[in-house]
Amino acid sequence: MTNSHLWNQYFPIPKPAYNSRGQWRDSVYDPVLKPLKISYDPTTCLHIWNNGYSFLVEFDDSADRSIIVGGPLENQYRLKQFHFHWGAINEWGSEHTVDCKFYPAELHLVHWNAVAYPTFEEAVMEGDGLAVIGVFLKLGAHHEGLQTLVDALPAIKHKDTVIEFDVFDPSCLIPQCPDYWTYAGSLTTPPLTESVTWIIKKQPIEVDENQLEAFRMLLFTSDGEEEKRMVDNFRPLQPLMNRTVRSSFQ
Ligand SMILES: NS(=O)(=O)c1ccc(NC(=O)NCCCCO)cc1
Ligand SMILES: [Zn+2]
Repeated sequence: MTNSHLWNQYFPIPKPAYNSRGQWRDSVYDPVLKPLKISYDPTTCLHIWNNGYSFLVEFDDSADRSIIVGGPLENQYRLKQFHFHWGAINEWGSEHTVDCKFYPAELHLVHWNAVAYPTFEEAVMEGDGLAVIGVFLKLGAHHEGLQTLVDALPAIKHKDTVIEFDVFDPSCLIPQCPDYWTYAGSLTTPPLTESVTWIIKKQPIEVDENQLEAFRMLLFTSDGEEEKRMVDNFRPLQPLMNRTVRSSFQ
């Protein structure tokens, strides 16, 4: 299936294995990497909306109330929004792969460097402007915290629909295990700027089939247009090129 917005960031995190194309590379343990510190204020949550590519939960980022610090980051970064990428079926959907394995979906929590830049839009253009936490979703047990989001999806079925979302703590979507991989990369959709410090959590969260199906009931299309189900909203494979992936764990 080829859609212009099919985005997937090729990101092999192989164990000792490597492939004949020599494209894969091991991640390198970096003992200097610190634990990532996450402190979100649930009342900074504003609304949940369908932007025609994914569904996003946006936050009030006018002050340092929901921030991350530590890990590979020099500064603290403010939470602006989170969104997901998923497939039409459980065989694919994530934008990163581990040992060449796709997960059915991937969560991105998007933060920006408000210490160095006055606005998100400016941070998007800078190498140290953004920090995105990636969390893999794996098919398994029902996820209580995610259900709050799933219950809101029917109200934002169509593109450009939005509902108020007063209180939500996204840390319930981040696994306890502190292990992560990190590398310097880009946004996976236009403007595709190389402004992202990627922080990919090693441990996935578990969600059940009904919850993944609820994502797939959303539409790319506006009310009144011919319906197109919102699925496979991930980026096509990209080579790792000469980028080094560091791991916070051995
Ligand atoms: N999938 S991803 O890499 O996490 C990602 C996050 C934000 C965006 N874009 C965004 O938040 N706003 C676009 C506006 C940028 C120019 O002002 C695109 C991709
Ligand atoms: Zn994303």
